[in-house]
Amino acid sequence: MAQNPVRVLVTGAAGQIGYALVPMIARGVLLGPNQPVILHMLDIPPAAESLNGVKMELVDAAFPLLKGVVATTDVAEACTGVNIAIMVGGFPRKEGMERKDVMSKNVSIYKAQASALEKHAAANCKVLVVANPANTNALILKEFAPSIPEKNISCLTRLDHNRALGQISERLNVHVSEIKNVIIWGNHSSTQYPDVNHATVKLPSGEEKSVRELVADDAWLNGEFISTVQQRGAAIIKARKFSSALSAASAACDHIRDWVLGTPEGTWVSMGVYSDGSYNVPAGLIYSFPVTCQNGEWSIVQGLSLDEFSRKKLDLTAEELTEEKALAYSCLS
Ligand SMILES: NC(=O)C1=CN([C@@H]2O[C@H](COP(=O)(O)OP(=O)(O)OC[C@H]3O[C@@H](n4cnc5c(N)ncnc54)[C@H](O)[C@@H]3O)[C@@H](O)[C@H]2O)C=CC1
Ligand SMILES: O=C([O-])CC(=O)C(=O)O
Repeated sequence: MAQNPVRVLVTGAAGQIGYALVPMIARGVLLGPNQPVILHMLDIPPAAESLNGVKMELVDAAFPLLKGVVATTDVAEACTGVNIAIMVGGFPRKEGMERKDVMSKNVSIYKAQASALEKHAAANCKVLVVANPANTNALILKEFAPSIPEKNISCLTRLDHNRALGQISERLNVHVSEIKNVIIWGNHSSTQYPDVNHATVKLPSGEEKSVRELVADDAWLNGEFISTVQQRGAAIIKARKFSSALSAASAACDHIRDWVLGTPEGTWVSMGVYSDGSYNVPAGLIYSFPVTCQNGEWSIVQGLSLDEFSRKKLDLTAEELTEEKALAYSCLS
């Protein structure tokens, strides 16, 4: 039986990530090869012509799963009836800027778009915030869309998670698909904590071994590995002069696909979600945790041990998020 199309909003669709993301969605990378989609693309008036160009290309690509395209600069029209909202629109970090520098520009955007989603999106719409500062933009969106359940609002740290897999894969010369259960804790910023203490590799024999044991170099795992993942976004901006559009788009698809369709048995992923106080992370922050997903709902993986080194890292990134939250509120007043 033909499935009803799912309406997917992409804000900032004329930008770098948008341009990489919309063809992935239209090809079925987001929701699988049998799920038709209608794309809603929003950008601001100065980008209207470019947005229309993206729409023309989507038409020209003749994607079998793409059942319609709404390309608009009207936020209410963009949000109407959407089942999934991927919030990429905003002011991006440029070379030499810290994510905090882009805060004031983005909180006002997220406040306004929260209200539009609340009024016009489909019930139970799932929201993924990609635009930086991603955790705090998601928090602002949550606070200004009180009727959207907090379980439905998340931010992207899957790119950092995938970057951690990539670094371990290169170091051990094993394919990324054989590595699982790395964790990104905290903020999508340079204080995030990429943690491999529970990560494993499946060896050709079928045996699973711990990443720490196989790497056998704690100095690297506690030093260069962490800073490489933390700084990878800045390194790509330096190299490309633009942000990591391809890998961010791919990670956004991974995030939504696993959220909607479920994580594989025995595997967790990292998502920025509303803290309930798990692992003594202050409640009321959007913080990246290890999660499993089933039936369209995420749950924080409980009971993982944390050594003293990890505890400090979790607290440090929570402190930054607490400061960002205060800064965001000061920008609003
Ligand atoms: N969470 C993550 O892992 C990552 C997040 N990012 C962030 O994603 C965001 C987008 O990055 P890029 O696509 O490279 O930037 P970009 O500048 O190429 O695109 C941003 C787009 O948003 C549009 N825009 C601005 N204000 C808007 C508004 N109020 N409503 C709708 N659209 C609006 C702009 O016109 C532009 O087309 C940035 O904030 C960037 O820092 C980038 C990489 C990874
Ligand atoms: O670093 C940036 O501003 C872009 C970004 O979020 C990333 O690539 O992780």
